Amino acid sequence: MNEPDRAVVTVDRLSKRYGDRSVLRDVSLRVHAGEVFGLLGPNGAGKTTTLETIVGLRRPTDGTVRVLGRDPSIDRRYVTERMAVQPQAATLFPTLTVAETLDLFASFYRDVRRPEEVLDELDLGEARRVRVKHLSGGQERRLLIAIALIGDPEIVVLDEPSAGLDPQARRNLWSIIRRQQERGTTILLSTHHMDEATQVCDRIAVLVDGAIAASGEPETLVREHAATATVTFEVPGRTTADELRSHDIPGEITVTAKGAVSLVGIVTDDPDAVLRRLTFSSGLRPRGFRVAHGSLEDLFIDLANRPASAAEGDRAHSP
Ligand SMILES: Nc1ncnc2c1ncn2[C@@H]1O[C@H](COP(=O)(O)OP(=O)(O)OP(=O)(O)O)[C@@H](O)[C@H]1O
Repeated sequence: MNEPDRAVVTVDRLSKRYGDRSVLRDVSLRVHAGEVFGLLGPNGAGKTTTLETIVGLRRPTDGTVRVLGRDPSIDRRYVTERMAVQPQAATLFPTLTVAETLDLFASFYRDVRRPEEVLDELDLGEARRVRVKHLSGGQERRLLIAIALIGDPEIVVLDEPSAGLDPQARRNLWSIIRRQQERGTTILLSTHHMDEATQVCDRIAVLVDGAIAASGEPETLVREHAATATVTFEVPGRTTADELRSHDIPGEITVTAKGAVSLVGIVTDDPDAVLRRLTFSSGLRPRGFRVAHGSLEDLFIDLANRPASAAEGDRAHSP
C-alpha cells in the first residue's frame, strides 16, 4: 500500500499568461503518491498548459509547482529521472520497429524495465517487429505509453491518453493504467471523457476557463453537484401528476399516457422516499421501476456552462 496522503505533485496558485491573455488562474492541486489523478475540462480549458508546467516544459507566470519537492523547471534532471511523460507521436521514427523504438528510449535511462515485459503488458508483444509507420492508431498510442513506462517512473503524466481510441481500446487502456497503479506508480492524466474519469481516477479536478471549478473523488462530486435522480415507472390505467402529488410524493412529476398504461417520471433528490411512498401508501400498483442517478457528465456540463462567478465558490474546495 502506498502512503496515500504524501503529495508527490503540488501546484499552488499557478497562473499562466501569454501576453495579456490569462490561460490559467490560481490553479492549486495536490497529487498523492499512488493515486490516479485526472484533470478534466473542455477544449482549451488549460489542461495541457497545467501538465506541461508540471513536467517543467513551461514556467509559471505566478505560483509554484513542485514535483517530489523539487521545481521541475530548475531540477530538470532529478524530476525527469523520476517522472515520465507520454511523448507526442511526432517523436517516433517511422522506420524503426516497435521493439527497436522501445530499446532506443530504454537507452536513455539508467534503470529500465525489461522491454518484452512492458510490450506484453501493453498488448504489443505480437507487434514487436512491426515498423512504427504500419501501426494502427491504438497500437501507436500504446507504444507511446510503453515509452513512458520503460524507465519505471514514480510518476507518469499522460495527456489525453485515450484520444482517438475506440471504446474497446479505451477499456484496455484503463486496465493498463490500473495495472500500473498496482505497481505503485502515481498517474496524472488529462481527459475530457467522463466515463474515463469515473472508471480510472481516484480523484479529479475540473478545469473550466483556466480555473479549477470543482475537485475531489468522482462519486463525491456527483453526489454534491448532481444530487437529483430520476425515478421512472408505469402504472396500469390512467393517472395524473395531481393524483400522484396527493400521495405526498416528493419531486417534479410528469405523466405520459401510453396504450393501457401511464408512464411516470419523477425528478427528485430523495428517490428512496419516492419508492417508499409509492409502494407502501399510494395503492397505485406501480411496476418497472428504474432509478437513474446524476452522472459526472451532468456535473461537467453544469460546471462548463456556469458563469465564472458561480464556479468561483467551488474553488475553495481545491485539493
Ligand atoms: N504558446 C501559447 N501561446 C498563446 N496561447 C496559448 C499557448 N499555448 C496554449 N495557449 C492557449 O491556452 C489555452 C489553453 O490551452 P491548453 O492546450 O492548455 O488547453 P487544453 O485544456 O489542453 O485543451 P484541449 O483539450 O483542446 O487540448 C487555449 O486557449 C490555447 O489557445
